[in-house]
Amino acid sequence: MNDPKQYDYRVEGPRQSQLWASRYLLFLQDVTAVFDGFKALDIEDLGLGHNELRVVVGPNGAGKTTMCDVISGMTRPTTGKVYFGGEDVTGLQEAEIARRGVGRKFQVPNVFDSLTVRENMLLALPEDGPRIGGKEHRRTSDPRTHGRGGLALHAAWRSLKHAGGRETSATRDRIDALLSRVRLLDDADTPARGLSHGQRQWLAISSLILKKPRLLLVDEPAAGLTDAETALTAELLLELRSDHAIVCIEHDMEFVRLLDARVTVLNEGRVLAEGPLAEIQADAAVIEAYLGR
Ligand SMILES: Nc1ncnc2c1ncn2[C@@H]1O[C@H](COP(=O)(O)OP(=O)(O)OP(=O)(O)O)[C@@H](O)[C@H]1O
Repeated sequence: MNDPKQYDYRVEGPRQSQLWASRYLLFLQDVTAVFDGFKALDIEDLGLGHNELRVVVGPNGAGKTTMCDVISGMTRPTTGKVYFGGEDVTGLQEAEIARRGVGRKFQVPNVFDSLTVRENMLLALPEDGPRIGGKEHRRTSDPRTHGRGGLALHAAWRSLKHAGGRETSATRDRIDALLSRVRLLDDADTPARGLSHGQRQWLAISSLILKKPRLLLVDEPAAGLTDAETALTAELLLELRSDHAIVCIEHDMEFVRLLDARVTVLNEGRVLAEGPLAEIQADAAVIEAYLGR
């Protein structure tokens, strides 16, 4: 169904064809990202179907994070086009791309430790004013803002006061339903610092979902989890697939197996192979890329 190679989008032309947009939520075309002359990403075509769960694997330095940076607008591609929802979003600001429906969970989950689970969720409610998830107010554990934790927390408290005003019974029900889905309802009043690593991942994912993104970019959700947490995380992503398209970067092959999704293998910035896991694991070039290092 979602095999990009099935369609000749180069002939159809992404902008011209409604058909194209109905097939793909996200499409990267001839995208490169070059840093100081080094080509970190070089993707000819990569299409993600609506409500598709896609796993992206690849050795260290393969370009997986750079690809997510390009999709989310954190990195502007050096060449090429990024289409989302049938529109050219190449070069748009990160906040604008988020507004259009791209949510991202970083490897270190964005969670405010000193706030409770429910308060973290309240902060994630969509709002009209400056966003707590925006560039100015990144959450304390965002790896890109170490050292700015105090500022972020102060902004969080300020936003929380406003967020309280947005907590209608409908939003409360929605938050409760999401927390229940990720088995966190009993911990709703627990400060996030008391959560396990897996629970932090689920809180970060749940707060992203509150904004109803059309696409979720999830970076290594199973890293450092117990087997039981890994299985629950896979279950959660499979459930979420009915409402969102998901790109999941992952190294843990057991987790990838549980997801039973189409897999894209990146190597040296390029798409080396794409297909079901079993096919990928039997692919000589993939084996070479992983073992030849
Ligand atoms: N801003 C940057 N400036 C210079 N080089 C960069 C930058 N971002 C990424 N790179 C380089 O691009 C290559 C791809 O990096 P990237 O982080 O995307 O790989 P990855 O597949 O996510 O790796 P890992 O699995 O280790 O996280 C690496 O060689 C990295 O050093």
